[in-house]
Amino acid sequence: MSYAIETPTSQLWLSSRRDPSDAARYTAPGEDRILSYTNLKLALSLVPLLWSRFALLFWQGGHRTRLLAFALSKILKGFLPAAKIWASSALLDEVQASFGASKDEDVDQGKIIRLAISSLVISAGNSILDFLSTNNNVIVKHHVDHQVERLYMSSQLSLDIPTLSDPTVSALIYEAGCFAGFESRTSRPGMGSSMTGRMRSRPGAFLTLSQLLNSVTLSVEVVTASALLFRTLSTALEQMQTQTHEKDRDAVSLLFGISTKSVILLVLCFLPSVLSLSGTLFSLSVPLKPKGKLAAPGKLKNNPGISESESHARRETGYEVQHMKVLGKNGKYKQEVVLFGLKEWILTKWEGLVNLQMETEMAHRGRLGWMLVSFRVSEEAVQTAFLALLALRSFGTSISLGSIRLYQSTASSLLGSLRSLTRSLQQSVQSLFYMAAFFEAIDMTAILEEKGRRALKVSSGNVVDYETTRLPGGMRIEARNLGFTYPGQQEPVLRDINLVVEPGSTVAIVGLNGGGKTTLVKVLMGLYDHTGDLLINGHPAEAFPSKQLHARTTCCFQDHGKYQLTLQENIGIGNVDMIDSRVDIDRAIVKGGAESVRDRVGLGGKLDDVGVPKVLNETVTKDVRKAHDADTRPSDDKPGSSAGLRFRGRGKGSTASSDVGKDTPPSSASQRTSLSGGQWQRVALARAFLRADDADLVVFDEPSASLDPQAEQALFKRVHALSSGEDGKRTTTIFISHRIQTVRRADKIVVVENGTIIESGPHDALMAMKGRYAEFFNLQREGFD
Ligand SMILES: Nc1ncnc2c1ncn2[C@@H]1O[C@H](COP(=O)(O)OP(=O)(O)OP(=O)(O)O)[C@@H](O)[C@H]1O
Repeated sequence: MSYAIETPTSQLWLSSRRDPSDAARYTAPGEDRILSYTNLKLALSLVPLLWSRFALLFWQGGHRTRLLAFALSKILKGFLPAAKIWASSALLDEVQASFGASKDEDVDQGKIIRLAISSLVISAGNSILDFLSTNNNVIVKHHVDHQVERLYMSSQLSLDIPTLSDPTVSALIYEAGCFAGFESRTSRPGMGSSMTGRMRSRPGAFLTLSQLLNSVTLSVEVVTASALLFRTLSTALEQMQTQTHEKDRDAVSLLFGISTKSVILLVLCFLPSVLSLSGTLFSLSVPLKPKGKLAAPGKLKNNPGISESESHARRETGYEVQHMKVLGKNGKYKQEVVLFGLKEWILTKWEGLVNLQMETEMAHRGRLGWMLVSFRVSEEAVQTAFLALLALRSFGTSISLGSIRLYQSTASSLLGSLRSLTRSLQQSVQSLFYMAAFFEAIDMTAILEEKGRRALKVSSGNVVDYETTRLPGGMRIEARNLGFTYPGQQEPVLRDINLVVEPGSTVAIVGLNGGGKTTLVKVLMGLYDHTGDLLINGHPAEAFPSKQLHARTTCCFQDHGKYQLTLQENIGIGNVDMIDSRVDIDRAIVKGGAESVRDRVGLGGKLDDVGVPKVLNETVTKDVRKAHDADTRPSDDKPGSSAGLRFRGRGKGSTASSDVGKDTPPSSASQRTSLSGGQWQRVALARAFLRADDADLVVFDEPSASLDPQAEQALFKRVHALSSGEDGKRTTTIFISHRIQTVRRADKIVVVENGTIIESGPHDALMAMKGRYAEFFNLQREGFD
């Protein structure tokens, strides 16, 4: 089941991602849309759907007076450029008039003072508005961004695995992240400071408001500059009409009242600004065209946009470059880098990838880059030619240089504002799409929850309260013709799964690598969507609120989390209600066999998942580093190092041996301790055991893969105790193991191969069948003989 794009907002958002040249394809998430008529229409359709929610977001963010001050200061700034030009030109006129005046009385002193005061007021107003805008910006930004980030994180945390695996949802979540400032958007060449390069930035909600306000400010600028231009042009025309000589009169002069040369002069004044605006419009409206060997053969002609797959390939290259850098600096890989002599290989591969990135970038600059350069060069050429022609007196006009300059700067101010407005509109349009993705993401219902609702609607049933169905021996699970396909994959990973797990029984799952064991247990735990039927205590799994099912399930995952938190937190997150209960955590530690880890690290000791000591505090002095190095002797050299710790930091108040058995962390807050694979596994087991008391289903995925034989034996004793009721309560237990010796005691052994169950039953029955299980068992036994 994939996520249904049903709401008008999500449909408009999806349409905006369509490739301009191939509607069946979508551009990569975070990639800027072009400024086209279609996209403008889509953005305008979004405005009535989003504006009230957007406004509410800021209104509820608090600091309303500051918000109003910020918005007003931005909008009022739109009036200033024209006002400035007007005041300075009027003052200039008075200066010119004063030069021509023969007597002091002819100079209008009052007007000059008024104009000078106006100029001053405008400048002061500009500074005050700047102050209001920057002063309020920080507080409003902090509150709004904080609120948006919280909403975004909360929506991500409440979505389930199938929802997040859906490609459309992941694109939506990515673009919602651009709005929330979590993800970066890729600007088109020609935007921002880089004329041809692609830029990445993290917009954030506040920036969206700024962009929208900028569009309003620039619109005000355009209107006021147009009015001023009209006034300046009328004055220039009047001057030219009176100055046109008889000999210059022609058809044009009959029409406009001025000579052809004067018209050319006016056009040339205007042309550089027009060229500059055209360059911007061109860069925003032309789809990027991949060139050269990076574009797929045969695709170039029909496919001018960047396809999702091309963007994906580019991102992949980016990840690989990053990974090569990590290989170079991360101690986790150091031993293999040293032992296998990977230095040259890493450097060569990194260089190759960086070159590929460069080639890709160059290919995408292509035609667009050259066109933008042509626009710039033409702009400069026209400007220079115009001045040269003026110097050569080619226009035969006696209009003053000041008037020409005034006309030119008004025209340039208008077109400059238009150019900025176009850019700002493009960014606002883009932000509207991100905003649509954001509001859609925070309204999203997880696929499994939605599926449950639909199932209940179809069967007219009610939600089943899991607590009312609880059985004394634990959870009963039944799968009927169960199937599962990973999102985006064609082939199912699980098919025709028929299985009954009785309450309080122990089921072991065995099989070859990649057979589907892990996927099967995750589906049985209700983490993935599936086809066929899954019954829990006799009711369809969808009928239960998934939170209730999860609350009665615990699992030690094969790819368990290694959280960069304290040991107590690493275990406590298994049941956050108990995170502060040392008694419960200590009990879980004993069950998970993690006593040695606690004794060495302390409950408050911070853990790290890298294999070498790491000092997080970058300001730490060299001496402190030396102290760490001295303390990083191989663990075997140290007394009582059976836990295999590779590093113990020496923190304030702790010595090499004094903290053994105590809760105090051995290191300061800036130091973390790395654990071995087996130690991490014990921590993960303790985490799973912490919620086992409340659980009706306990799942272990290869729980002893990193354990020594003693620990493995002790663990399986505890695993079987769960279903035998030795701890006073029986629990259904499912575990995956490759060690056949550990599964023979299970009530039922299930052999999974190629995504389906090929054999199932107790050990003796399977041995008697002489099938796959018997083959595994005999193979492993031979290994011991
Ligand atoms: N997130 C995923 N997306 C797509 N395919 C996946 C994903 N996870 C696993 N697979 C594929 O599903 C198949 C079954 O994987 P699974 O991890 O369930 O096998 P397994 O039997 O547990 O293997 P192992 O014994 O190695 O742990 C494999 O072919 C794997 O490539």
